[in-house]
Amino acid sequence: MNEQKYLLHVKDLTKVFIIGGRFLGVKLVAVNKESFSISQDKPEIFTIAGETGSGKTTLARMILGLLEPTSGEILYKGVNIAKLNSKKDRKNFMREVQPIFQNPFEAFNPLKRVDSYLYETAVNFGVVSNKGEAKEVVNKMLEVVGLSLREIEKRYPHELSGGQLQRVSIARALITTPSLLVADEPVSMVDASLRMSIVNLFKDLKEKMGVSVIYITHDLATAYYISDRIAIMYRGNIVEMGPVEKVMLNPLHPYTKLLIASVPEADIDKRWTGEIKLSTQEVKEFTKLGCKFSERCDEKDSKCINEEPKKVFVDDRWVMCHKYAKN
Ligand SMILES: Nc1ncnc2c1ncn2[C@@H]1O[C@H](COP(=O)(O)OP(=O)(O)OP(=O)(O)O)[C@@H](O)[C@H]1O
Repeated sequence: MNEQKYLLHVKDLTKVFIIGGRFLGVKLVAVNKESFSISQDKPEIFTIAGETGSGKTTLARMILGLLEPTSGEILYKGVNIAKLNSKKDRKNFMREVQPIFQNPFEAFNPLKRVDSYLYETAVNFGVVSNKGEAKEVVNKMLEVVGLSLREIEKRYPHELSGGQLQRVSIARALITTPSLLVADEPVSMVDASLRMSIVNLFKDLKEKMGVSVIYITHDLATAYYISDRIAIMYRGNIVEMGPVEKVMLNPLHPYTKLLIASVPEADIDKRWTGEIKLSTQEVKEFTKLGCKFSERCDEKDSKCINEEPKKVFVDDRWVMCHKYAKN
């Protein structure tokens, strides 16, 4: 297989956490042998959506190299990121794959001026050689995200709104001219009225700068507006993955159907109801045999309870449901 055609290739990626003690603990498979890829030639917005505890953040942290997989591989431009041994290679990877986190107030030290972060990023990653030169690059990236240096110069994080600060963190990510942004719930802490303008920014970045984005979200409405493809996660598995229009307008997996049915149209502030925190129920679902969704599924039969479904390709997307498996 020609790996060079992929910007990112996630192969059979698994993360197991042992909860409740090393010897007597329960194995929780937070990400279960998942695979997907993003092409090098065609930038795209790839959304990973699902309820709390479906494994989205765990997947994102592995892609960013912040969490070691239990098994499987993540290839970036054909190179396994676990094998980036030299400081130079790791820095290069960090330069090209930039994170955007949920809470911008946690990403900035409250006692440090926000502009100084931007200058430091430009200098530390060798984009420019000194702060004087950095100003021009920083201002350019701030303009890309709809701000200017004048608006944020000498300001501390608490002097900016959540929306402004999230834009600053996107500008900071862009300074290194990344190829991929991994944005984990980037608008969930932002005022509802500003969310759409920030997610639209991702679309602009893709179209104007050729940046691909992995957009992790609870929010199917924003996902629908900006994504090219979507992967729906449930208890560690991608249960449905394909072009956003196909998956969202004609969902096949019973879980995708349930999610879509619970999002009122045009209400981008709506989160799904019935979220489950790590509870006995969650652990039970994560560790159960068969289809993890079977207990909640109206369409289940005995096979669903005992046998894990395989992924099958139907109507342009992958679905992990016995209903679609060919006999
Ligand atoms: N360090 C850890 N140790 C043990 N269990 C963990 C750890 N990190 C995550 N988990 C568990 O793995 C599962 C997946 O968590 P993860 O944070 O990836 O889900 P998520 O879909 O991103 O949810 P959220 O939207 O709440 O961030 C959850 O049951 C979580 O409790």
